Amino acid sequence: MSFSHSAPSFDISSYPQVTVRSLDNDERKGRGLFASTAFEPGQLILKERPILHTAYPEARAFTPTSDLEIPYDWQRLLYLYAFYRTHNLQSGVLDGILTELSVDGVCSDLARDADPDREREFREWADDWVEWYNAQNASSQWRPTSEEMFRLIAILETNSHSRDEDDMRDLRDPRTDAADTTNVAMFSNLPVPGEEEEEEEIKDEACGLWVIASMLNHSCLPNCTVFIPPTKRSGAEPMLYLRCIRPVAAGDELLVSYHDEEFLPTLDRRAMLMPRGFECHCALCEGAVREYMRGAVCPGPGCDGICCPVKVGGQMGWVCHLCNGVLSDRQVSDLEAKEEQWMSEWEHILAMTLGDTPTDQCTHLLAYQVLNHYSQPFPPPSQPLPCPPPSFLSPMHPTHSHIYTFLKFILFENSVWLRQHFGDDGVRGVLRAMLSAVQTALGSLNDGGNSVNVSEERRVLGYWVVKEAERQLGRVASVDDRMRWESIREEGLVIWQVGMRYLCSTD
Ligand SMILES: C[S@@+](CC[C@H](N)C(=O)[O-])C[C@H]1O[C@@H](n2cnc3c(N)ncnc32)[C@H](O)[C@@H]1O
Repeated sequence: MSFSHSAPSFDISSYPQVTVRSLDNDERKGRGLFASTAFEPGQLILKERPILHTAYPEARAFTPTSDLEIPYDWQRLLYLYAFYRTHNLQSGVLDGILTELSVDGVCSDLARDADPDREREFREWADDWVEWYNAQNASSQWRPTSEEMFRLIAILETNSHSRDEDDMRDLRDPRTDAADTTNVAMFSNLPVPGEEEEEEEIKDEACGLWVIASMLNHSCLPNCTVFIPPTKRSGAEPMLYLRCIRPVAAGDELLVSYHDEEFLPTLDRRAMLMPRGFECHCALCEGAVREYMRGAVCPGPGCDGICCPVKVGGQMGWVCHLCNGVLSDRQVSDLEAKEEQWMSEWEHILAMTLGDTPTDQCTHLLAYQVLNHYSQPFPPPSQPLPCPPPSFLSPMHPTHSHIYTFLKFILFENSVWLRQHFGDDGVRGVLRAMLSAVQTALGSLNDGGNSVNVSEERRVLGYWVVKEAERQLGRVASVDDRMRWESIREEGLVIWQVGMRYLCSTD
């Protein structure tokens, strides 16, 4: 029995540019992947073939079943694994994977604490798969066991990479992708998920396991990134590209980000990583680098700086990036109370912008105040508003993740609402506010411009800015309007192109 591609194999010696070793100074991390030579941002570190991938024809030939709760892409990977075992392919590599790869994302104490039911659920999935598979393949010589399938599922949870079409939209050129109607979908009310979507899900999923890449540990300020170019249409083998995004010296550990939420505060990022079985101690989490998305306007006279939490002399404080002024304890506790107030208002804003009939005019006022405070220009409200403006906005800088999340939510999830209430000026105002918030936040990290260039958020935002500007340019007629949108398009394009260069420059 032959395999449709040349058989995947795993041999670290064919990747001389990296080594795998245990992290003696940080046992919690287990093993890591290290650079054997120096790399510059944009450089390709390695290119790896998957050992299991849903794009392999043997996996594609299998039709996932809704009788099982297991996600469709994992069903395909379990099936591919069964195909290898049945035809006695890759036994050494598969045995190695099962005994060597980490299952900490399910079986470690931290993962159990974060989600006490998940391990039990995965064990049930494994039992169900074994029962279902054996019933379908009664004559097969090879039979899965529940323990083996549970281990494989835990390995997939801890180590696999996946990418679907949604994630890849912003990798297309936003100006030339004429057939792409996603912009229209994004800027109108999205359909309610239904059966059609499920069909799409079966076609679109792209998930796999790459053995060398499974040695990569996480950092919230990563020095490399994984890129898996789309393969669905071309039928090519799904390669994983590991690319440098911040300077790497020989001997440095190579680190990727496991979450694509770099614009979240440290505590929220921590909470996201717990189910993955660890607590992050990177420079950003430890306060060695400014927590740039918790920004406060610097109260220093005439100073335009942003105060963010950072460790100074072993102590955490909110320090201005321009004048080095430090917020007093009183100012910090006031600010933290205002952050909490924001969170309690968030439900109101959601209720209003999710299309419910607004019953409380104060929620309108709040959304208006936020938009007016952080974006420009907005028309005044059509009727006098019945309650005083909220007092908690002023000390928060537009780079603050609460504000940023709000602007993003309004722009990308509720742009129809934005257009209805504030017209095109409103959309332009929010785009500009977001671009400048992202730019200012990353720029304040002061790391030689690397963060400004490599940020995933910035690249994605650049893509959507260009898409929106292109759409508007096809619609507006007045010379002034065209000039405004053209300048926004140019701004977005530069950002998108720089991000793309770092993510997927040609090797
Ligand atoms: C894809 S594996 C990475 C390789 C892993 N260290 C090993 O020895 O196999 C993911 C697991 O590595 C560990 N890990 C990754 N990043 C970490 C970090 N920043 N701190 C502590 N543990 C980490 C966690 O146990 C996580 O579930």
